[in-house]
Formats: sequence, structure tokens, C-alpha cells
Amino acid sequence: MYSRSQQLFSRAQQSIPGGVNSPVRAFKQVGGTPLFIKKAKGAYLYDEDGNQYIDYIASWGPMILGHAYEPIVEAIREKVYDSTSYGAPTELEIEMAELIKSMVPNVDLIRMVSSGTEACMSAIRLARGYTGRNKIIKFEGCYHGHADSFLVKAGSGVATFNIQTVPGVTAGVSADTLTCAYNDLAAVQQLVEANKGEVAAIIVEPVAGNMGCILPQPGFLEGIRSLCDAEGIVFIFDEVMTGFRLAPGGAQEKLGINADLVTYGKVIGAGMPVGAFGGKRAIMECIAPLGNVYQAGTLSGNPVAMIAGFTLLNELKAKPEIFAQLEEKTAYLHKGLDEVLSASNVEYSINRLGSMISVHFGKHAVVDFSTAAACNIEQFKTYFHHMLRSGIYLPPSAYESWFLNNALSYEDLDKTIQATNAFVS
Ligand SMILES: Cc1ncc(COP(=O)(O)O)c(C=O)c1O
Ligand SMILES: NCC(=O)CCC(=O)O
Repeated sequence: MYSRSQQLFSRAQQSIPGGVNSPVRAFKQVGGTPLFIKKAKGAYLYDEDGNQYIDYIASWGPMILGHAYEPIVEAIREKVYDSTSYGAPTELEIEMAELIKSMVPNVDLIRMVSSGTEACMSAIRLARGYTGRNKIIKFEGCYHGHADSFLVKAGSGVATFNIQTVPGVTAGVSADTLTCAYNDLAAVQQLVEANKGEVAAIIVEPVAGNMGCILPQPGFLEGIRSLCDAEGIVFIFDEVMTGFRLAPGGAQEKLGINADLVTYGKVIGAGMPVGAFGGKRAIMECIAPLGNVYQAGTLSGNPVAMIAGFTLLNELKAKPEIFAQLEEKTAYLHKGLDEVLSASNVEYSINRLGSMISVHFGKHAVVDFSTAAACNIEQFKTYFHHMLRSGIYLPPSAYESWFLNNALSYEDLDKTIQATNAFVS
């Protein structure tokens, strides 16, 4: 069933570290051979062995309308004939910035980059340059890309592989990253108090997706907002996953909280390598060439990537019913999974907001990294492989959110619920 993927994985390991270009693809927590994907269309992935899978990863978020969405494919096809890069400004970049601003009203200025990592890395440099302070606060189990400052108690692959300290990140850099538990407002307040006048930024995943899906408890983000206002700290929402997914205006709109800076990633390139950071004019004006906070990129605002993202965001703006449809589908899956799991003796809890969802194998509430880590990872592994054999592709780690796409049909969701039922019965 996986023989060609197995062959390709052996071959890949001869020339690519661990056979993969990003560690989370390696199936290291769940075991087995990563699937080598040949193509995808709509809600389905096809591997090199010809197996078809219902995809709940969606390229880790961006495939909101499904894979190879026709208008996006056409827009890219047309654009690419005009060259793949100029390294010079284009009208399309202005249109993209204007479109984002129209969907996220508190963004005054926005700068394009090429990944979520770059967006978050640039946002904290900017916050430091703006405030003249060095320290940042991030939350255990949150992942903001692989820039040095973020690889402290990070989620995603760092948590999956249980990497406590990342060799190569200097103690000096790590010392400026303060951490506390997600949803623990009192701990944030204490940390700020103990480092008064030294904290440049608090960066948060407004809905966490890198320790499984974890929701902000009521008052958590609101409390940080007030704290940042009182202490002159830049509040950064990392919306690399949530932006344009939870609502047209992302988590800011869905949760009704304004950040000072917001970062975006893969979603705004519809899966092409894009990221962006934006926000309040007074802060954004510190960026070069207006200010001296230097930040740059040869491929930033790349025309092919821009047209892909622009087409996706335009669709989302023009058809807000997509968000309701996605929400309904995810709620249907949530209800169905809940029914089959509650009828079994499996201990579980399901976290969901909008089209982000995950099943945690533990009956306690999962509200932060410790409670996520206290779940039954062995059971997740067995579940993952059972689902894979059933033609359902879940993230290969208990510390990743699932992402639904709007190409999923109710039959696909039923199949997912039935496969889960078969797992527990
Ligand atoms: C919330 C969040 N921030 C930042 C990143 C980093 O983005 P990239 O992998 O594009 O560098 C990711 C995931 O990749 C993410 O999930
Ligand atoms: N939660 C994991 C990601 O979103 C990124 C995937 C990767 O690092 O390859």
C-alpha cells in the first residue's frame, strides 16, 4: 500500500536530512513512512502509490477552498508568463495590501515577506525597535516559526520531538524570550511586573494550533490587551493559521480583540511561499525605508505568489458564506466525533473554533501545553495510523491542529466519523 513512498523515503534520506524538508512531515511521533504526495485536488490528496486521502492538513492551513482551486490555478497560469520575479514594485502588491486592509480594518500598513517565520521574526524586531526594549513574552506550546527567539518552549515539531533546548540558539537570545503557560493571565502579569519596562512585545497564537487546537479562555487575550496598553507593550497576534480562516478579519474579528501588530503566513499566498506583518501606522513607520528597523526580501511581494493569495482572499471577501459553510462542516464533524467517542470508553476531549479542531486523548480540559502533553500520545499514534489506513490524512502529531477545507463534502465528514467509530468499537 505504501511501497513507493517507502522507496522514495529511503532515497530521500540519502540526500535530504531525515528525508524531509520540514521536520513535522517526518512521521517521527507516529512512526512509519511519510507519504510522498503526487498531487491533490479539492479535499483529496493522492500519494505516489495511488492512494487517495481525505486531507485534514490542508498544507497546514492555507488550502481553505481545497487544493488546486480552479480560479487560483488559472490566475497563477496567466501571471507566470509575465515572469516569476522582478525585484521591483508592482501594482498587484498595492492591490493585495488594500485588499488585506479592507478585510482587517485595524491594519494601517502591511509589509509582505515570504514565510510565517519571517513575518514573526520581523514583527518582534520591529516591536523591539519601536519600544527600545529587548524582551519578548511567548507562550509554552505556541510556535511562531523557527527564528532563534521563538525556539524556546515551542510547539509544533519542537514539542513533537520533545526538543528542550535547540542547539545553535545562543543563551543570550533565549534569555530575552520569557515564557509562561497559555491561558494563564496571572503568570503574564507577574512576568511583566518582574520585567517592568523591559518587555517589547507579547506574541500569541490567538487560537493555538501548534499543541493541538487550544482555545483562549474568556478574559485571557482581553487581559493581555489591557496589560499591553498599560505597559506600552506591543501586542502581536500571530495569525499565520487563524488569519482569513476563522473570519474574513481572522481571529481579531472572530474574538473581537485588536492587536497592535498581526502576522500572516501561508494562507495569504494560498499555499505559495508568502507571509506578511502589519498593524498600527506609528509602529509600522519604523520599518525601513521609512525608519531604521531594517527588513527586506528579494522575493517579497513576488508576483506569482501575490496573484495566488489575492485570488484566494478576493474569493473569501466576495463570498463570506464560505466561513459559515466551513464552520457548519467543522461543527458537524465535531458533533459526529463526539457522539462516537462518548459512546466508547475512550477518554477524550475535542477543542474547536471555526474550522480548526483537534481530538485530544484525555478527558481533562486541554487549555495549555501541560494539559495537552498529559494526553495519551500512544493512543493518538494508533488512531492516526487507523485513520490513514481508512484513507484519512490527519496531522502526524498530537500537537497539531486539524484544518478543514471547504471542498470537503458531508460524505467525507461521515467517512471520517465512521472511521473513528471503527477505531473505538
Ligand atoms: C502560528 C504559526 N506561526 C508561524 C509559523 C511559521 O510559518 P512558516 O512555516 O511559513 O515559516 C507557523 C507554521 O508554520 C505557525 O503555525
Ligand atoms: N504546525 C506546523 C506548521 O504549521 C508548519 C509546518 C512545518 O513546519 O512544516
